Amino acid sequence: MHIYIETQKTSKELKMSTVGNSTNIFWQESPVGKLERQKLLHQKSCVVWITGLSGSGKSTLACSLSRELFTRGNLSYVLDGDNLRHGLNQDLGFKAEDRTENIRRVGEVAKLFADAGLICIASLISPYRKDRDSCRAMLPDANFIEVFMNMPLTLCEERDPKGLYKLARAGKIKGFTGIDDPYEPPLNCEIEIKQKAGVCPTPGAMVGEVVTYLEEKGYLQHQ
Ligand SMILES: Nc1ncnc2c1ncn2[C@@H]1O[C@H](COP(=O)(O)OS(=O)(=O)O)[C@@H](OP(=O)(O)O)[C@H]1O
Ligand SMILES: Nc1ncnc2c1ncn2[C@@H]1O[C@H](COP(=O)(O)OP(=O)(O)O)[C@@H](O)[C@H]1O
Repeated sequence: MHIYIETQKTSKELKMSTVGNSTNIFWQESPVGKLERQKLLHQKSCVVWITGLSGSGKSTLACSLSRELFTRGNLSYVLDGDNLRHGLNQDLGFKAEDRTENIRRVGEVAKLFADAGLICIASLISPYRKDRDSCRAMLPDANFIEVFMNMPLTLCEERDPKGLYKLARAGKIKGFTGIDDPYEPPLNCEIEIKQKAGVCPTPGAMVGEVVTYLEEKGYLQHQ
């Protein structure tokens, strides 16, 4: 049996940093590395970032994808914008700076999940391009896979499963994405899910597009 004993570093070896308002902080290395965790899980970790209007099918794709990966023996975890606003992000609203902070926090959490060796599926409107790009920049080695749910506003509004578009149109919700708040579509996303001949792909077909991409890029291969 091997027992890991961390060697104490001298104060000269430790690097002190200041990050934002955090002064005099030090980075603590973990004894188990990301590569080892990926090996244990037999997969290559990444962040699958699903962006799109409310009602475009983000949660449907995220949940079906997570189930399909589980069936295949791959471990994923879904970070859903709505759900995270019940806890971690409950102090944030929907004004521009709050949405930016929401995305920044979820980007950081997604990075931790990827570091843990998981396929992290983030499902948020994430309406601002620069915020999504900042999350991409947090991930090393191009392990950020942006999936754009390119569904027309008319379809999302027709679906309106939560009745939010109706409330927004009636002026009862202010700053609703797509109605009186902006959505900036990606310019260079890895995967675009869109209608073909005016028909939305089935949930199974949407999952198929993402799984094919993950397979081709070697994320699902047993390492
Ligand atoms: N003003 C406004 N605009 C858009 N969406 C609103 C708003 N108010 C509440 N909701 C509900 O919040 C869900 C979106 O949360 P997100 O964290 O994904 O939003 S964002 O990325 O910070 O823009 C969104 O969930 P989805 O429908 O799953 O997208 C809505 O249920
Ligand atoms: N591919 C699809 N085909 C048909 N209906 C869909 C599809 N994807 C999502 N839906 C339906 O559209 C509605 C909105 O989907 P949802 O996943 O909740 O969107 P979002 O998370 O982007 O708000 C739901 O009622 C869902 O069942």
